Amino acid sequence: MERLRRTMMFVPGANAAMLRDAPLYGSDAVMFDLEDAVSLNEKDTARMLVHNALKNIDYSNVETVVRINDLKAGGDQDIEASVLGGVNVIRLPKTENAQEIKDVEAVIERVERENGIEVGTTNIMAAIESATGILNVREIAHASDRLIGIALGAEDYVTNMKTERSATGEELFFARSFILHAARDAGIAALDTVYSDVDNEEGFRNEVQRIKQLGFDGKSIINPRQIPIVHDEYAPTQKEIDNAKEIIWAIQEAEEKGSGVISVNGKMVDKPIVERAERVIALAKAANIITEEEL
Ligand SMILES: CC(=O)SCCNC(=O)CCNC(=O)[C@H](O)C(C)(C)COP(=O)(O)OP(=O)(O)OC[C@H]1O[C@@H](n2cnc3c(N)ncnc32)[C@H](O)[C@@H]1OP(=O)(O)O
Ligand SMILES: O=C([O-])CC(=O)C(=O)O
Ligand SMILES: [Mg+2]
Repeated sequence: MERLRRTMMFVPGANAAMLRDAPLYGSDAVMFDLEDAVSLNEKDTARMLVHNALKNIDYSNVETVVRINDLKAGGDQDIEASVLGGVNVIRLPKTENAQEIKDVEAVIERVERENGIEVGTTNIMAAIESATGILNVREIAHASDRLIGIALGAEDYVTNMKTERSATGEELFFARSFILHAARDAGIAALDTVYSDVDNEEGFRNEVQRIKQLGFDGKSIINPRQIPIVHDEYAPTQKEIDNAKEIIWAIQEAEEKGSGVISVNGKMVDKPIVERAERVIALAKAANIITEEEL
């Protein structure tokens, strides 16, 4: 089954209590930050805390991600500490070209080899946070077999673009669309950026609705209160589930009669519509709204 990546929660790497409690809130992934949420004089402590957390805390099936620093600024040590801790995914922030992903892959591979870890175990994510990164995102998306997703980092991106974030998000439309196309072309996940105004629930829900409609798999988040809002918006409704089931049953019946197209409740149903119905069912199963056996 496809792994759900609706919520990837940033946790500042120097905050031991947050590292400890992070998996309890129910996000699909926890993302320990060694980059911008950690001050320069805390970098070494944070790296050690994250390594210890990965090694000693049971994250069960919550995906673990570490956002590393640039390779020239301690990123190789971040990779070593994370891979030895057993992290699932290394996230490279501010990715600008495919070579940077290949360089990260080379360090991961060395650490895996030197420590008897099966080569290929650790995945990579690229965060795109600049105009250069956006213009190179097609090559970035194909840079490594380990790459499981691309994320937008909008705070840095709007700074680079000399603008600010708005409620409607038109300043992000091109970047979001381009990332989505590159991710879908490469067959990997697309993750939207953080929403920094944690107390603005309505604004956050609005943004989640927009990015879901565009096609994103989910969102980077910064606070546990944001988790239920994303999961709620991504959960198929009972009506959508019933409709999807009807479509799948109807097309099975049509195919038995030798036809690939049929009408359900007055609407044409053929292959792409069936694929969408199957995705609704997969999301409903993954979110435990229906059981594995139900369809
Ligand atoms: C542009 C970028 O680079 S974004 C990525 C980097 N930024 C980050 O990592 C920031 C992560 N988020 C945070 O640090 C915090 O959520 C803040 C500072 C935004 C808000 O903090 P607070 O006002 O304390 O949040 P809030 O009152 O909702 O916290 C409730 C509980 O959740 C915990 N919590 C809050 N955020 C997180 C988090 N990201 N991870 C784990 N636990 C968290 C708090 O420790 C608190 O726990 P407690 O009840 O046991 O004391
Ligand atoms: O990746 C993110 O969503 C957070 C971030 O660094 C940014 O917005 O600059
Ligand atoms: Mg950033």
